[in-house]
Amino acid sequence: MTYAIEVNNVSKSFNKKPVLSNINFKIEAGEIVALLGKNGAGKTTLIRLLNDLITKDSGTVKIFEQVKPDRNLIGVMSQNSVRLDRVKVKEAVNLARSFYQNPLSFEKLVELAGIETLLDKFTDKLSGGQLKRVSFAIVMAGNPKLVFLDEPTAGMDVDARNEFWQKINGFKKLGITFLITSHYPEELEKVAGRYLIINNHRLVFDGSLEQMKEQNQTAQVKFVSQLEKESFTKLPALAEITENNHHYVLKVSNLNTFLPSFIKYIKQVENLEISQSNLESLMKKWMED
Ligand SMILES: Nc1ncnc2c1ncn2[C@@H]1O[C@H](COP(=O)(O)OP(=O)(O)OP(=O)(O)O)[C@@H](O)[C@H]1O
Repeated sequence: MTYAIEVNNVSKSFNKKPVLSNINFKIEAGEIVALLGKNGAGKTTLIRLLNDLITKDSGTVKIFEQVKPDRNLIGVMSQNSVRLDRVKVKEAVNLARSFYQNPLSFEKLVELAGIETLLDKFTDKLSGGQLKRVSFAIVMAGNPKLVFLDEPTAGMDVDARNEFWQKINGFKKLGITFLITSHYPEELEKVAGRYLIINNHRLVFDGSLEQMKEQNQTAQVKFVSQLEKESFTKLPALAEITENNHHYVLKVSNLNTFLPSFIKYIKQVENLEISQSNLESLMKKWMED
């Protein structure tokens, strides 16, 4: 098994305030992993630690089995994209390629990042979303095997974001490993096979979306019934019940536990609607204080 990233008991504090405490995880080569947490949770700090850009207080990190990461294997797209004065996009991309022995071809990078129409623009004249796409081309220039994307779609409009995630999906078959942070968890569903969530300086979740749902099966059950409210209040896994003129809304903490007991009322229930929590609301639960 080749691991792109191995993190063992890593901790980091700033001014005696813990930002990351005893973080442990391994990411296999080729995985696309989402790193989530609210503002200030420590996502960027973790990415900087993994890139050896800041020192950790304790623990060990290995990137492709090396304690000192080989920069040729890594691409990093940070939150702050750099604008170069009076440099055209095509020049910036070629400049980035010139740093590497085996860069991706210019044409491939242009296609990957979707920057065909931007090549003759000056980088200091690009919009925020356009600059993100150019930054992506620059990050991929050296044909990296491990790519860190810190909020890559910030500033992009909806179409550009969708297109961007489609492109990332295209990398799955190339075996490139991605660790991606984003404040749009519903978009990450399209690409990420695994989610890491940091909250209160700890890794509170590490698993797939299915596992997240299993551990956190919140759902809303709506229906109309002539039965009294008391018929439903003792149902297992019921978190909340509201009733208005026989219209019921039940919040349920675990649908698998709830349904077998609820089913006995099914003949006295009309207009039944069951909706499971979406990714965003599931995440919120993991990010509560
Ligand atoms: N160099 C530093 N010196 C002092 N404190 C720092 C430093 N870098 C980060 N911090 C603090 O560490 C915490 C985590 O910051 P970090 O940037 O890693 O969070 P984040 O999860 O990336 O947030 P966001 O989603 O807002 O980008 C914050 O409280 C931040 O103020």
